[in-house]
Order: sequence, then C-alpha cells, then structure tokens
Amino acid sequence: MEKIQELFINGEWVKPSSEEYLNKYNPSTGELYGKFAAASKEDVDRAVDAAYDAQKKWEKLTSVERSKYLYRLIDLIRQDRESLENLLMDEVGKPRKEAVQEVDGVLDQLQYYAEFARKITGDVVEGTKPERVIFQYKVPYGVVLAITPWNFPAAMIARKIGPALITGNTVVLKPSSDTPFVAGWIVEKVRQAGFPPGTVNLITGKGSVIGDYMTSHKKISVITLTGESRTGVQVMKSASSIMAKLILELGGKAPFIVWKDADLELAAKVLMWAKYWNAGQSCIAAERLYVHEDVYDKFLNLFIEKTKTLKIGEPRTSDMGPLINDQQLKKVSGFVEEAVNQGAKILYGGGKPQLPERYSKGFFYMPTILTDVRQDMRIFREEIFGPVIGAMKVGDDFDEVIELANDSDYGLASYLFTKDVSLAMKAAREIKFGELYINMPGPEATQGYHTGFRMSGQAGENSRYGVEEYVKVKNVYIDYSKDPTAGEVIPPYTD
Ligand SMILES: NC(=O)C1=CN([C@@H]2O[C@H](COP(=O)(O)OP(=O)(O)OC[C@H]3O[C@@H](n4cnc5c(N)ncnc54)[C@H](OP(=O)(O)O)[C@@H]3O)[C@@H](O)[C@H]2O)C=CC1
Ligand SMILES: O=C(O)[C@H](O)CO
Repeated sequence: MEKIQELFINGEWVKPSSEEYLNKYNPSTGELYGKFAAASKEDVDRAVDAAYDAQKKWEKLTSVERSKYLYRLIDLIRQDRESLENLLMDEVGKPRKEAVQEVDGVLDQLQYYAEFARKITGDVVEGTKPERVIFQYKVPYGVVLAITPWNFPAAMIARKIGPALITGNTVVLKPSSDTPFVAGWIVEKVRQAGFPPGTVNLITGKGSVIGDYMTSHKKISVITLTGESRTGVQVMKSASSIMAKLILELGGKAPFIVWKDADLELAAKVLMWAKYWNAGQSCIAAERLYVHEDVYDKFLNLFIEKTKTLKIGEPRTSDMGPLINDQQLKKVSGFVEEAVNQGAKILYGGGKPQLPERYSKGFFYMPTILTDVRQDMRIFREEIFGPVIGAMKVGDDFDEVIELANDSDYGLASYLFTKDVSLAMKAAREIKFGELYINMPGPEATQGYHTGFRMSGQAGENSRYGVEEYVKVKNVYIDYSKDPTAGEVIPPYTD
C-alpha cells in the first residue's frame, strides 16, 4: 500500500487543506517511496495556534510532570525501535549499524532532557538596598518552530523537541521533505504517549514554499533550525520581522589534520568514520585532509587500502549507502569533476559504483579520494556533504596548519592526530571551531555543547547550555521597605 504522511495538528492526524501531496523517493532504488502532505499557510496557522494555546497550560505543569510525558515517549520508542531503524534504512539509506546508532541517539537525548526536570534553576540576587531583592526566573519562550534536516532525521528531532518540551515550550515541527516519514513516526509516538493536544504539531511541505511564512509568524518565539548555512541565512532574514530567538545548527567543513608523529593506523581508522559515516552526509564529516609531508604518501596509501574494503550498496547489507537524492548526487559528483579540471587527481573512486540492477537507479557515489588539492579550490571551500575528500600535503610549520584549518567560512568540527601534547594544547587554544576531536572519532556527545563559529551557525544544542537556549531569564524586582523611593533620584528637582 502506498505510504501517505499527513499533518498532525492539535492532537489529530489531518489532511492538508489543499489536498496536495509531494513525492518522496527511495534513495537506494530511485523509486517512489510515498507521498506527504504539502501544508498550506492555513495549515501552518492552525498548527501554530494549537501550539500557542497549548503552551499556556503546558508551562503551568511542573517540569517533573512534563518529564513523565517524555519518559513515556522514550518507552514507546524503545519498544518499537526496530520499525524506526527500518524506516531510517529505507528513507535515508542509512546502513543498519548507523540506523541502530541513530535510534540509540534518539533515546539517549530524550533521556538526557527528561532528566533536566527540577534542574533548571533561576537565581535570587541582592537588590540595590537591603530591603530589595531580584528574582531571576528562567521561563519558556512560548512556541518553538523546529526545522530539521534529513541526514539524522530522528536524532535531530529528539535534539529539539526534548529541550523545548522539558522547559515548558510547545513545538511546531517542520521536517526535511526528504524524511517526512521518520518525522511522522516520531510524532505518532508523541500522540501515543498522551502529550496534550497542541503540544507537538507536525507540518510537512517544501521549506522553500512555506518556510518564510512559518519563520515570520507572529506567534513563533523560537526558531531552531538544523540545515545548510544558506538556509540559516534565509531564516535569519525572515525571522528578523518577529525577532524570534534563533538556534542555528548549520554547515561544516571539518579539517582533518595528520601530524608527522601521528598514530597513522588510528588516524586512518578514524577517517573511515569521519568521511564515510552516513556516506559523508554529516555536518561534522571530515571535508579537508591536511597531512604532514613526512607521512603523506604512507597515510594516503593506508587510507586508500581501508577505503577499498568498504561495501557500497543497499543499507541492510552494506557499509555505505546512497546519497539522499539525485540533487545531492549531482552536487557531489560536480565537486569532483571541478577539482579534477582545476588540477586535482583522483587516487580512488570518482563515479557511481557497479551495483545490481535493482539499485542501478539509486543515488550511490563511490568513496573518493583526491590529491593535489589547493586551499582555494571549491572542494576545500564549500561543504561537499558526500563520501569525497581532497588531500593537501603540509610542511613542518604547525602555525601555518592552524591557519589553513581556520581559513574557512565554517567552524563546526575539526580533527587533529598527534602524540605531541603541547601541539594538541596549542591547537585547543588556537583552532576556531566549535569542536576539536584530538586522537579520537566523533560524533558529539549529548552532554557536549554542539556549536559552531562563523557560517556554522549560532547558539547551539545539547549539554546544559543547549537546554538553557530554550529559557529566557525574567527579572522580578521587589522593594519591601516602608519608603521604596527613599534616596532615589526622582523629579522634580527644583523647588
Ligand atoms: N550543525 C549541525 O548540527 C548539523 C548541520 N546539518 C546541515 O544540514 C544540511 C543538510 O540538511 P538539509 O536538510 O539538506 O538542509 P536544508 O537547509 O536543505 O534543509 C533543512 C531544513 O530547512 C528547511 N528549509 C529549507 N528552506 C527553508 C526556508 N527558506 N525557510 C525555512 N525552512 C527551510 C528544509 O525543508 P525542505 O526539506 O522542505 O527544503 C529542511 O526541513 C547540511 O548543510 C549539514 O551540514 C545537518 C546535521 C547537523
Ligand atoms: O553531524 C551531524 O550531522 C549531526 O550533528 C550528527 O552528529
């Protein structure tokens, strides 16, 4: 039976008022996978109104009462986790192990946020006189518009609804048009968990069509977006009309630095994760390889040999699946063609893999390694978001390598492999990236603050800092003296 994804507004699954649906294709086969609702502005209004009305009651619950809904949601997801794993393999093309890992991440994040019940505390500050006091409350903003990407569609939803809900906000969720069914699956679990109607609402539809309307909606107080940097720019422009609080998790261009004293086996193994995890479709993926001249050839050969062991194909029986859609496939192959035209050389890969007929129309691309890449090439400047990496040989000047790493519009994740502690601490001080992984793989931990410099976004997610992004500090001043105006400067001043 054809899969259909409807909207979820005020506690009910409803059809789009336009009766219009959009197509979603299976990335492994290129075949039609299902249809999802194209929400209209009227649908958006109904969802935002529902969230707005529900929020007034939701914030009056204690955080412990709110956490009980989250714990019920966690149990429902855990009991049916296999169907979400299967959905991730089908809808995203994620290999099985990575689908399992993502569901683990969903449960870990929701658990982490539910545990913040009773732990978000304000302050009592002394006033400007002995009988004055300032109460600093941490209060929810109101309605949160959560806009999520397709690459970790379930984990990114958990990373937004978890902190939003535990802090007393309500949510309108707008998922990627490449993963509407994962979003629908999670929202159905929210319904089964008994969240009050309007607490979480689901609006599907093209961001390019309804995005500006949603991000300039007067009843929206927070917009949390995970997506491309250019989308972040557009959202920032649109949201300026409502001055919404922005949490922007955007693109990355991670440098992967292998120093002359690095453990090459470790570095190569980590690069297999940093480059081919989710087929390189990750904001923290290694996107620029800088290798010290003394170990350049040895390391590249080691990495190529490891890359050759990857099994490319359909998600259930392979190490690396397809890219998400045909547009991404064209974008990734375009990066490689342009780099070669500019003088780079392909050491391995560079094209579509040979696959059985059933998958010949899938959006697959070979793991690809290029050498002779220069800092000014587009492949080193813009986010590739695929299983492709260019390599550059660097000399013995570590300051120069830090400069090369920081020379990027992006500043999310970075990687360094060296046994020299003083070098590592120098990098920790001087690298201008939200994350530096030293001699280890990622991804970011739920208790780590996931944030980026420059075009990688602003504010951040996860950790206590990420939770506090969803509350506003409200200051209440009280004077309980007999004469609150004693000694104050209050006109008139002249007799
Ligand atoms: N920093 C981080 O933690 C992470 C960052 N990312 C980044 O996300 C990107 C990949 O995800 P992808 O989904 O392709 O990113 P996009 O920016 O294409 O889309 C992200 C979301 O924004 C929506 N959107 C698009 N245009 C607008 C608009 N004008 N107004 C409002 N919403 C809009 C999309 O809807 P629709 O699908 O309908 O277009 C989608 O839901 C990469 O750049 C990656 O680096 C990914 C994961 C983590
Ligand atoms: O890197 C990403 O895309 C997400 O943050 C998952 O770690």
